Amino acid sequence: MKEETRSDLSTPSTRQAIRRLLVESVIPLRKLFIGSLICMLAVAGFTAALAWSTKLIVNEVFVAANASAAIGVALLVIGVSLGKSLSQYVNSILSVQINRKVAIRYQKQVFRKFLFQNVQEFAGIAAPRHMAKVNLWGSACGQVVLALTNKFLTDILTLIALVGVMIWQDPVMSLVTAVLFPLIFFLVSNLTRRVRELSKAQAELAGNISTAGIEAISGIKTVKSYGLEEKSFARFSDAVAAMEKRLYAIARATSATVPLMELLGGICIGLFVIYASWQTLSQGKTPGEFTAFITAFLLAYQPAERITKTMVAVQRNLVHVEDMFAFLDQPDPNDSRGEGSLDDVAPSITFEDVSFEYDASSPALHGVQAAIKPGERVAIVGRSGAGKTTLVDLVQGFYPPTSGRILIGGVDINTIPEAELRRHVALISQDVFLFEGSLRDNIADGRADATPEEITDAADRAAVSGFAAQLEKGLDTPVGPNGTSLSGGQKQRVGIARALVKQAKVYIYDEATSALDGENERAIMKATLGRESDSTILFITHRPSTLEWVDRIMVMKDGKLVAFGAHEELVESSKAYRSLFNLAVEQQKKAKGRYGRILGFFQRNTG
Ligand SMILES: Nc1ncnc2c1ncn2[C@@H]1O[C@H](COP(=O)(O)OP(=O)(O)OP(=O)(O)O)[C@@H](O)[C@H]1O
Repeated sequence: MKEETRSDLSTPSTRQAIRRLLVESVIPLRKLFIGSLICMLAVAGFTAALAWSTKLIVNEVFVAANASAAIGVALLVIGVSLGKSLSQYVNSILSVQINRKVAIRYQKQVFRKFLFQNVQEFAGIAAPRHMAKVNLWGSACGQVVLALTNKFLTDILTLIALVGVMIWQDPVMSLVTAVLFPLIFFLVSNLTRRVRELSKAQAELAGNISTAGIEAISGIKTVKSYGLEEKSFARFSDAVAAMEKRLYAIARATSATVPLMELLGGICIGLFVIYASWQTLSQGKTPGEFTAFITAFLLAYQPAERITKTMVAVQRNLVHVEDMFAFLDQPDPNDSRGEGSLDDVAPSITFEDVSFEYDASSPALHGVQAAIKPGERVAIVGRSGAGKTTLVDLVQGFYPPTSGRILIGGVDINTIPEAELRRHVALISQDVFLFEGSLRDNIADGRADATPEEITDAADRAAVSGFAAQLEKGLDTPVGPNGTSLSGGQKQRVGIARALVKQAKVYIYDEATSALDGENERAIMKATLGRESDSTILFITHRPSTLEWVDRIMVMKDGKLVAFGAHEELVESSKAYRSLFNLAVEQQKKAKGRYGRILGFFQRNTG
């Protein structure tokens, strides 16, 4: 439905999209386009020459009964065919290049634009959906440019050349053709449209069959417990029967196309024969002229048919091209931010009445008011869904607050460019994402100009060097896609080293040590916190053990900051904190207890 209403070539927006696409693609690739235009002209010329050469075959060889002329004519035909084949070959190589270069150019543009979108744009959308757009939009651009500048043009030029041959041979028959040809064309294209519609519906019916089947099988327990076997089977049978009916309809329509074309073509040729025999017998025309005309007529059918097909494909792809341009033209989120800098400020963090909602139905933070001093270590605690992650996401500028302001060193973070903010704020998350490459490469991602010494130092402090030493290539060991060759704890350590290299003003540890055992956590905390004395550090944590490293604790509940103070103070004054702390200690004890029992079991059984 969407396609039909939006792919009309006559709408101004579509024409504008075509113009823009052609201008953006043709100018940078002009050499390829000129080469391909030369090939297209050659293909058209050689095809017309081939049609025309049949006149020589009939008149010079057969009518004149001149065997020696046959060699010359044969060489001419071979030469023309060779020229046509060569031009087609070169043109099709150039087409692949044009198609790919245009597609890649736009795939890169779309991917880049995605990367610079707000994090909000990605919320709730699976990554494959974005990648599907990158591929689909890019290849649609390649197809449209190729269709309009190559396929379409080749066929138009060939058609013009063949019509030229027809008019040259017999203007009257050409006039008759001018009437008959569109008629044949209309009938056949009607049939093909029907086949297309039927095929579209076929895809939907195939979907119905799978849905009926998948639903029944994946919900087999429900099917059985409610005795729905027969009902499920009936749904499946109906879907299969509808599909069968549609397949027969497609077969009828498809099978009719070729015979219909042949019948109509036959009628035309029959009419030409009568006319031509009268012309040759009484008007002095040669049989060669008649043959050249018929050959040009027959050769013209294919390019004419391809032109309609090309136009259908162009219309289908233009929908995607328009969507893509609309996306690319969206203002860059960074454009609206100011030019401020955090270079010369101390890393205090101030939350001024900060509220945030993901959408109207899901408010996540309400009026958070807090002032964190430069160099302070602050834990953010609260039950699941309390708003901890949202709060630190706002500090990183992933989302702007719905109301209120966040200031770092007195500068509203909304007034500084995203890149500037990210340069000064480092996140170490629970799910560390590593890129394919070595341990060293991943640590170096922290800061582009980090020296080898700084990388080694960060690796030492985050306890990466310890396990790297056991590996054959040390820090140069590849980590595999997303660090698959490392354990969860090792990945976290690499994540911490990467963040340390960054030398940020604000560090955010989002459950960053959750996969580490107590001993490793303690070692890393000691090493990292010792040196980053100037940095302000926020810890989101559920672990009571982390609390010993912090100065103050923010207690979040239902999106509100309900208490903020040192541990001893909060134990006294905050019920919410006491209950959270006691729960966390209980959980840790239980985990230790379980671990202790298992350890005891092994010790008893292994002696
Ligand atoms: N992308 C999102 N879209 C809509 N609502 C969201 C989104 N992310 C979080 N929320 C909602 O915002 C509220 C706060 O979530 P948040 O992730 O900040 O909590 P949290 O304290 O970090 O929880 P946890 O400890 O489980 O990670 C929750 O009600 C959550 O459902």
